[in-house]
Amino acid sequence: MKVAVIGASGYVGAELIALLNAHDQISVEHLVVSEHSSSAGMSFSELHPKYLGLCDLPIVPFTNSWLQQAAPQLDAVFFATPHEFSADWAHAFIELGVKVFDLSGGFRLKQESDYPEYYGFEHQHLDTLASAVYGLAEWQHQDIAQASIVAVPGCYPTASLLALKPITANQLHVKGSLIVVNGISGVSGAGRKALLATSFNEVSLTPYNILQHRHQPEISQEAGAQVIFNPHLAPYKRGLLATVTLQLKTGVSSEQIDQAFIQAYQDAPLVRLSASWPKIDNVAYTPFADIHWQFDSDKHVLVISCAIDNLLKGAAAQAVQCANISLGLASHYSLVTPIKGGAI
Ligand SMILES: NC(=O)C1=CN([C@@H]2O[C@H](COP(=O)(O)OP(=O)(O)OC[C@H]3O[C@@H](n4cnc5c(N)ncnc54)[C@H](OP(=O)(O)O)[C@@H]3O)[C@@H](O)[C@H]2O)C=CC1
Ligand SMILES: CC(=O)N[C@@H](CCC(=O)OP(=O)(O)O)C(=O)O
Repeated sequence: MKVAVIGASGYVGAELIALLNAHDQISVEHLVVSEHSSSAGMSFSELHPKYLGLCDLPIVPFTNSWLQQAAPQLDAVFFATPHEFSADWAHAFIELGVKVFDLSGGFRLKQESDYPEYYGFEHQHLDTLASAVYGLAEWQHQDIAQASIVAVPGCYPTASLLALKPITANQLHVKGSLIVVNGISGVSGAGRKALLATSFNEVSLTPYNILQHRHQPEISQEAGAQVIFNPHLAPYKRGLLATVTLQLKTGVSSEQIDQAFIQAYQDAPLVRLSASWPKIDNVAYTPFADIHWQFDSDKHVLVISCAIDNLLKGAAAQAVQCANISLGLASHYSLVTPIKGGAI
């Protein structure tokens, strides 16, 4: 599969390029940034010296003439760009027969009116939006395999939905009851550009965008149940934890809950059902999602927690899972490598 990555200078783009570069069935042909980017003209390893000798490809600006020249030779393109950019340009690749994996939110929401409300722009390509398939790899395998455009889920929705879906898909919860998702993300979730609110000295654990975050409609849409989503920003670099609280139907047993999780993830090596509450340190810099839950059978209350690396399972590794699925490979192909660093 010959691919290009647009958004190569960003945090997600860099993780994605590193994963694609190590994949023996995928060849990275072009690294692309915005037309007037300060990174255009540099090599990838100049921008991220960690990759010196591993990936020294040049970074080129996105222009219409690049699109006309380069895109027809590609099998797929990955967008790790702002939402509105992929929303505007994905169709141009699809028309040339190039598969699109969009890591932004440009194609995740089915209801077009959610775009002005939650993303601040009117979606201009409603046919493409309608054809986009949501790419939560463990749940949408069949659809991803056939899609010409995959909307790779957001980081909070990935952790929240991996926790929620075994319950909502099996209808073990009380319909219409309150479902609360508390999410905590490290600062890399906000991207690479300098902003006062995400600079090191300014960040202190705090809720933000309460009752208005764009991941609320995304989680609700894919869970098939309305949720309240409370995002929090925390002063560390990588990793995200989502803790979900919900009310189960009278009569649902602990065994039924265990079975729902085992059934959902027994053939999903990147999702680990752990014996204790998940920790960011166990998943940061890995493609894994760790899940644990506790049930109060008297109050019928279930609490589920899921930890991921926001840049990997929450973005780049999940995009590679989607590409693997469309190549007919196991979704974790090339992603599970020995964990570096020992026990701490
Ligand atoms: N960070 C995270 O944890 C996650 C992020 N995402 C999503 O992935 C996408 C990338 O996020 P992230 O890497 O964090 O963001 P960054 O801000 O770190 O990177 C954004 C990238 O997009 C490029 N870009 C900006 N404007 C344009 C444009 N007009 N045309 C083409 N390229 C452009 C930037 O390059 P340059 O400015 O040099 O042109 C840069 O390479 C976003 O949509 C984000 O919402 C999804 C899941 C998790
Ligand atoms: C800490 C932080 O700022 N996180 C980002 C979410 C990053 C993410 O998942 O992204 P997309 O839905 O944008 O793809 C936010 O809350 O906007």
